[in-house]
Amino acid sequence: MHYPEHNPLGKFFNKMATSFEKGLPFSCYRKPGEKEIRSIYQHNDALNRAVTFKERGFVFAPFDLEKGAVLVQPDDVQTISLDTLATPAKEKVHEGESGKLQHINLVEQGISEIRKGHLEKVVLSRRISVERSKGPIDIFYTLLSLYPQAFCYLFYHPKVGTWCGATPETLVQISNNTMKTMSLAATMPYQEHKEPEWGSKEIEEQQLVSDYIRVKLQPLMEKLKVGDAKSTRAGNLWHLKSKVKGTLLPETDIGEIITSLHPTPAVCGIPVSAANTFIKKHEGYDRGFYTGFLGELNLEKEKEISLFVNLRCMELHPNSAFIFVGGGITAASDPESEWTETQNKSLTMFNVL
Ligand SMILES: C=C(O[C@@H]1C=C(C(=O)O)C=C[C@H]1O)C(=O)O
Repeated sequence: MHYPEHNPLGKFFNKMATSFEKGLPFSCYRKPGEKEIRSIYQHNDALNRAVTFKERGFVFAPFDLEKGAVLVQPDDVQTISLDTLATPAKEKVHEGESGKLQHINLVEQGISEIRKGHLEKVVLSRRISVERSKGPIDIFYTLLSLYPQAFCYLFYHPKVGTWCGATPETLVQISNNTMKTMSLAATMPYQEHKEPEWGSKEIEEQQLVSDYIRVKLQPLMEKLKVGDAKSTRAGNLWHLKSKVKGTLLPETDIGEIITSLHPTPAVCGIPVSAANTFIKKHEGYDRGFYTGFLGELNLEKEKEISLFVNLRCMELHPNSAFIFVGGGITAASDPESEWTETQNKSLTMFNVL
């Protein structure tokens, strides 16, 4: 599908449509709260990898980093700035109840493992299969218009697939030796004119993530500050978030920061390796790039990165899509509420289909 050429956005989008037709990799994205949309085009279909994170381009990394992070080489970088985007009319797509029993069983298994003392927290997820008729670029446009505060992206590589999403979570941003990240956890549905009231379960769950990030980053930073937890809105949801800021030690390697943060307990669990083993054994599907990370790597300058956790995302197939959703399980979790939480999270993507 092509867009009207007289309009700069139409031209900008048509270049992506051409890359799809030619089978050439690209990534197009907008950072949280920004007006600028950027596309990175690779002029061949090679499957390049980011290994040391000293590479330059757009990185697209799976949950399981051992499977290899993909790098879109920046042969051509284009940007466009947009003030407002019209919100396209949407058909109401409903999330079904299929998979409920399976997810509840999975959560029960997680809780039982936690009660046995093997784990403190584990993030358990599921994959929802949906039909779709809207094209990837139209879906991306809707993401941009509905979620101005998220990192919105569309990624395509002929040897990897097509993914899109609108994530509220930063993995790590580094610029001029200053590092910023966040501790994000706990979820409640958004209600207009109503501030969320968090219970001790949610507060403790988010605190676990903050403590983990502090321990991981302390040895790599000159100064590190973890802010207080505050409510933050992500589409139809509230989360609890603490801002984390630090100054890099002169010898700190960026690759070490990335690998010490990924996967955080916000997407895996505590302890990480036991949670990871539990996920691989019980989740029953391969997460692929869901809960991996993505973003700019040394694009404008060396040692400058802007990476996000791949949440609220979809893998697009010719007439269908997989939506991925999960949530953190602790000893205090209730399986039925955890199911509802994943249903609520799935709306971020259902709303753009
Ligand atoms: C795992 C997801 O989200 C993560 C889990 C959260 C939770 O457990 O409440 C909240 C935000 C994210 O850190 C997801 O959206 O799929």
